[in-house]
Amino acid sequence: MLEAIDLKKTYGEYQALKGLNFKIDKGEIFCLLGQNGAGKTTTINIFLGLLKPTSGKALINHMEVGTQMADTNKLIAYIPEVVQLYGNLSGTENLDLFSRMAGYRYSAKELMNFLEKSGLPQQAHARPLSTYSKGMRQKVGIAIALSKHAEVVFMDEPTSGLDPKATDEFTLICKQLAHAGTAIFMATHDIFNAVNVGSRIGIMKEGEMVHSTSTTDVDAKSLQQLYLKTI
Ligand SMILES: Nc1ncnc2c1ncn2[C@@H]1O[C@H](COP(=O)(O)OP(=O)(O)OP(=O)(O)O)[C@@H](O)[C@H]1O
Repeated sequence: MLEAIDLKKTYGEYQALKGLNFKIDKGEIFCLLGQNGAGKTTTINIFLGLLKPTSGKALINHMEVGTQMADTNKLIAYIPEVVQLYGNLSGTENLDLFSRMAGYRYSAKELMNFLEKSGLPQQAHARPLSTYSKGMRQKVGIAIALSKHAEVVFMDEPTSGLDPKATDEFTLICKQLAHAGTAIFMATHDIFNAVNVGSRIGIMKEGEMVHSTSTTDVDAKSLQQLYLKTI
């Protein structure tokens, strides 16, 4: 579904990615840990087609990002740390706009269903996005991913700043998405949540994947120890 093959990225003299290799299957939630500057966002930006790798390949469904971007972009959705949509438009209007941009046209009832599935309270659907909390914005991001039928969802620190209840709700939605077959790539600093939500954990250091483990083989305390020893 998602594959990095010897991915390298250099910014000027600085080598941010030094030959990254990983594979993420359908239905997996891969949580990527790593210090500030390890190269997590660079990796995501390459898969989103926002950055060109210096060498190597980023593949989505065996298609190379960059050369087949029109096709790969149809398969992906992105949820950043703060979902930035149109503040003057409501949740429903944002969802309508972004799903149309992805080539879908939905009825008001269908839009409402996506927002409900994402867990956004119904009384918020018609309110301007500028009045939404961070957790509510994340839910609109999820609704957009659902409406696009995204097969891969990239998330960059999606739970940072969310309260425990909102984190829990977000985790549940991620698990539901994965259960339906979506592959999730989540860059995070939250070791506890990574173990809770992830099916696999990667630890990145200075542009390389130095550990990859299944969450069935590790608990939060031992992952924290491994992380601190690694970085
Ligand atoms: N446009 C750029 N020009 C030069 N260096 C850059 C650029 N973008 C990123 N870098 C450098 O590349 C390295 C990797 O950055 P990246 O943002 O991918 O790290 P990260 O793991 O996402 O960090 P964080 O956890 O802080 O978000 C860092 O040293 C960063 O300073």
